[in-house]
Amino acid sequence: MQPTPESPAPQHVPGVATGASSLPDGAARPGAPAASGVGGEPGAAKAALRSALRARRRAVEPGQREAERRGWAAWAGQLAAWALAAAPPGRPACLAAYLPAASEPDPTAAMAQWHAAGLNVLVPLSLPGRRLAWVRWTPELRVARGALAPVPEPVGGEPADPAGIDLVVVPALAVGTDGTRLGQGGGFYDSFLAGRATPTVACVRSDEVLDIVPSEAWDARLDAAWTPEGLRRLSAV
Ligand SMILES: Nc1nc2c(c(=O)[nH]1)N(C=O)[C@@H](CNc1ccc(C(=O)N[C@@H](CCC(=O)O)C(=O)O)cc1)CN2
Ligand SMILES: Nc1ncnc2c1ncn2[C@@H]1O[C@H](COP(=O)(O)OP(=O)(O)OP(=O)(O)O)[C@@H](O)[C@H]1O
Repeated sequence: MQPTPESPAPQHVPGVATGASSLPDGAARPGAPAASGVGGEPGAAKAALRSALRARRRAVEPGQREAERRGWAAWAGQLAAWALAAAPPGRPACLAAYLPAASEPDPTAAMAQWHAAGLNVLVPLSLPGRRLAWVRWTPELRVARGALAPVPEPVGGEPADPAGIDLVVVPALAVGTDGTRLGQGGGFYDSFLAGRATPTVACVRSDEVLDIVPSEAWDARLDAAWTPEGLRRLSAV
């Protein structure tokens, strides 16, 4: 699995920034007080950023979408190696990923490579109370739009214990260079990742790694960004 990713040129879209200067009104800016607590400024900034990022994702042309898909897949081997390094000896490595909605970054070609290489691949099922259950993914797994979340979710399939996950590929709308994640707003992954030491990787488009992402006290910090251009370590310092 030689990495030969396509490198789509970052495109500028009004309202969404690759830096802090053109974030939507209300978004966190350098020097702003650290976001904390419920509602208020970070909540409004997140909502504005989410809608701008969703609009930009919907506008990606099919040709670019396909090039990006190939780009993510080119790094499957590196993620597998990271999961293997994190896994205890004596059992196959296990990666958690997800089933993408129409405009979300698509990790499924990488998931197929991991599965074909004998690694375990899990996908989430949304439960009430912001909880996630996990199911073993195979290319044959039945999927349907979830009852609690507007994304593809497993129908049936083999339940899996998340304690065995060695690396989590996390869906995100954007991630900050400090690891702050902006998700879809359900709060599912914050609950799931709280207290876990497992390595975490946001699967995002190249222009979704932002200098500043508004955050609240419970927001999970991620270790890396997986873009069509490669894997990038994120750091709080
Ligand atoms: N593919 C995927 N699966 C996931 C998540 C996710 O973000 N993506 N989740 C993360 O927690 C959980 C489900 N929670 C979700 C909550 C809200 C929305 C949501 O509002 N989606 C957008 C449309 C997404 C798109 O097509 O780009 C929407 O309805 O506007 C999605 C998932 C578990 N499974
Ligand atoms: N630990 C928590 N304590 C209190 N409220 C929480 C906590 N985690 C999430 N929430 C609630 O969930 C809502 C969504 O959280 P947030 O905006 O961080 O979601 P997200 O990380 O973008 O979503 P997802 O993980 O589903 O993609 C918050 O507005 C808040 O009400």
